Amino acid sequence: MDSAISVHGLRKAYADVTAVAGLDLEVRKGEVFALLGPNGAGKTTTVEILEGYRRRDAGEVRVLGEDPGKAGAAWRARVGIVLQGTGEFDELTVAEVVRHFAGFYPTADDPDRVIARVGLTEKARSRTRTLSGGQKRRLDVALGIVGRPELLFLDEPTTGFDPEARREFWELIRDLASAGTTILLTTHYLDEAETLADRVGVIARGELVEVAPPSRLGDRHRAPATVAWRTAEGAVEATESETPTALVAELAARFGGEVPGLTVTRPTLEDVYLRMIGEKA
Ligand SMILES: Nc1ncnc2c1ncn2[C@@H]1O[C@H](COP(=O)(O)OP(=O)(O)OP(=O)(O)O)[C@@H](O)[C@H]1O
Repeated sequence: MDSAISVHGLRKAYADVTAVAGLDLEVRKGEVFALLGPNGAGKTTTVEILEGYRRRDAGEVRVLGEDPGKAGAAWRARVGIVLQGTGEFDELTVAEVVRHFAGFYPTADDPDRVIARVGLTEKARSRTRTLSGGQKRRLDVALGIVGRPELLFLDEPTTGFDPEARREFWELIRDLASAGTTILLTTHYLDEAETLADRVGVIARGELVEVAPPSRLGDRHRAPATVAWRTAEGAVEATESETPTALVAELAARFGGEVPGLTVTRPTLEDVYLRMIGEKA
């Protein structure tokens, strides 16, 4: 079995709000999969059903071969979840909280090693209530990985991180992925999805609209390029081209060398994503 997660026809409604409307999803073992979608699209509901925290109304769900609605402690030990905030441990130190969580798992990682991996060694002896927002988030990540999970769920993991902390976090995710951990993350940061994910899935109105590697979403790789340059009068001229290399060669000949202000761009992940969710709105 090569799927870590397999979902068919998933449905969930809250009173008269349909949060998930017949969603199909396959996440392969060992891949990093990013779920993208606007606020209220149904990402958290889907992820929480996969984690076994919410009941579904209908659909087939298998996570590491089991139904998360029924799976027991042995399954739970194989799954890592990064929760948003562990406020009840305010008076404990970072090291105490990580050690406490390590005690829940049969084959937990060494707490000091985990603290170092998330960059909190200097704060190991600090009470968690004294941590900054980004440091608290790192602690959340430490608690998600201390059990050495086969599958890790990350719901908006880098919200509130400064740019350096995000880069460090991305390194950590790459390390975990290269050690074989399957990762399902939700994010609103398209650069994060682009840099981390093998595949992205776009959710809009409770349905999966498209699944593709970030470089191919919305047929991005086939989209025409926009070539822009500055004319002799200083105005910017731009044109779409299926053959940008030929156009640049022609421009170079026309200008007799350097083309002033030359840029060649293709639609970004954000461009295709916004178009995709706009079409669904
Ligand atoms: N416990 C709940 N009770 C009632 N409605 C809910 C509940 N949880 C979510 N919803 C509704 O279900 C829909 C999907 O919400 P969900 O949290 O899954 O979206 P999301 O994609 O994770 O959004 P965000 O990006 O804002 O986190 C929304 O319309 C939301 O208001």
